[in-house]
Amino acid sequence: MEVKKPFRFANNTVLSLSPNFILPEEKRPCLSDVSSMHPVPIIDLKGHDDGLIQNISDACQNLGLFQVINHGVPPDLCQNVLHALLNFFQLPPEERALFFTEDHSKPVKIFNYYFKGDDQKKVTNWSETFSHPWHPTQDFTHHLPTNPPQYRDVFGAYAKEIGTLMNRLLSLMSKGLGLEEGSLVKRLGDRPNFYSQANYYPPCPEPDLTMGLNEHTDITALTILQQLDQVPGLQVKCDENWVAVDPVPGALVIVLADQMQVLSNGRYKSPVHRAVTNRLFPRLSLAMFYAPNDETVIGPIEELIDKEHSPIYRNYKYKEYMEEFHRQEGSKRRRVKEAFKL
Ligand SMILES: O=C(O)CCC(=O)C(=O)O
Ligand SMILES: [Fe+2]
Repeated sequence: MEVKKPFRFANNTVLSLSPNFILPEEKRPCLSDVSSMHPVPIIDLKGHDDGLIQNISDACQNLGLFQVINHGVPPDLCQNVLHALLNFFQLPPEERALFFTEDHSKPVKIFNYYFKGDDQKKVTNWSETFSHPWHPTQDFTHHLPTNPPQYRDVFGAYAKEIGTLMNRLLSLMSKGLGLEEGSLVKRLGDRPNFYSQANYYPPCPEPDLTMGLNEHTDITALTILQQLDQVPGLQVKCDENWVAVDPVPGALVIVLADQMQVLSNGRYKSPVHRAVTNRLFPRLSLAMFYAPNDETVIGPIEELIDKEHSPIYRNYKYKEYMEEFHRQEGSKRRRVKEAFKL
């Protein structure tokens, strides 16, 4: 019988329940308190935009997170991209090590998220992350790994489809705010920064002591997330309670990110979410991010401001937002948006 070797990070550390991974008590996930009863909306994108606008706008205003079905991204492409990533994370650590870096300015990188407590000691998340650029219309695949051999083609095809879906969602979300359909794309600026983040969570012997991915809000504008069917792990905070966002076969998870909360002047929410581990199965998720470029000025959209709705955030360049994010990296509770509040 084949004995599976324990997972090794790309930086060659062995994944084990050493103090490096065990969270201080107050930061542990308390898995028995997580509810899976809360209905995270599942929105069917088939059909006319008119009925959809209300549903999407409600979901954006309430939770800021929902699942979509009949989204138009071919199911086999969704499967293939996850499969290519699983193969990538199963490459020998020496091969993945070529991508490992702690320099966050590198476009293509493997790294590990961590939590930093008051004593400044780092506790590493029980996951490895692989991030790189993508683009809906231009050829970007020369940046990508050549092993597994199908990676470039599959990712290129997936990126096109995700780009189309993002445009549709942004136009529905614009209309949901009472704006022209192109408003959000326009306000998010030229040459957006598209990048992806694949998170691989090996099984963990004590999921209650560790974290797959720290609680956070996405700092970009919009995220389309795919998770492996049948392996739960994603959770969203709703009225101070953690709620499981269990996989729905064939669905994609839409997460509103910080720039959308700011542009909509707080009407749309950028939810706090996290990923936890489980004892039995490796888990994989793939987040496709749409972010402004560094120079784009973000702030509440003028049409949404009036006597009753004064701006709650100041204008800033996205680069400033990123700098604030990196200042707070790993800290007990990231509050990047709050730093730009008026
Ligand atoms: O693994 C997950 O489901 C969450 C991933 C996530 O939140 C992210 O990559 O920003
Ligand atoms: Fe996220």
